[in-house]
Amino acid sequence: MSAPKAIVTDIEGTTSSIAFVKDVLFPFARKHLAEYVATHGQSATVRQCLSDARTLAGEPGLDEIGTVALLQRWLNVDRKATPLKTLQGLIWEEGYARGEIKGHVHADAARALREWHAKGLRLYVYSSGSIAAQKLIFGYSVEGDLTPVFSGYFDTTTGPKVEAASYTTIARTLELPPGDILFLSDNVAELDAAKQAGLRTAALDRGEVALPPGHGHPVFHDFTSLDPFARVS
Ligand SMILES: CSCCC(=O)C(=O)COP(=O)(O)O
Ligand SMILES: [Mg+2]
Repeated sequence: MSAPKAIVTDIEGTTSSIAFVKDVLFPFARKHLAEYVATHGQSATVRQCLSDARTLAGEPGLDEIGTVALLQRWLNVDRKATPLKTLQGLIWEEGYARGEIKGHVHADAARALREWHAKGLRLYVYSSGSIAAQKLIFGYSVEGDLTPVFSGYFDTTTGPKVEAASYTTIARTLELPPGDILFLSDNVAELDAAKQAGLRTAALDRGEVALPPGHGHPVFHDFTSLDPFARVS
């Protein structure tokens, strides 16, 4: 089989460590959420996020304090809800801009992404983090600015990562047959959904969490061993 024409990559657990997201990004958002909403509560985007969160929770009458508490609960259980993800991105933006956060990207991932881009592969991101948050983690990364290697970004506004329809939408947007796209993730439910939509898949096992046995996706421990130009399945 010929090389894929595009690679779509997950972030947390794939290009970047789970520990960075759980131990740095999420606590930063948790710490600054209430203050951010209080300070930026008049911004149309923030008001839309609060309204969308209330609608999603089925609690349209919730006041601002109650809505912030609801968002904190969602943060604690890592709910991949678009309004929370949008707010997290806005809060992280301030942290990155002040130099309080630097995006973690594995050195092997940064090296391979730059090499694949130089060889003409089209690279995309699909993460539950908002598109703004994706640009931040790669733009302010410990491996330098990686945003020039990416041709586009997808987040939960395209659909949940565990639904095949989301990958069909991505393939249509890229104007490529699904079989010409390779999806990289550490999450078997996401890989299953991508495979169901006809994408090629590769599972990243970086040793932070165990992949369930018998999932059937080719497994790689880093991007160095993952040569998309040599893959035959
Ligand atoms: C864009 S970095 C923050 C990642 C994040 O918020 C998240 O929920 C991780 O999702 P992923 O789909 O990258 O595993
Ligand atoms: Mg992941």
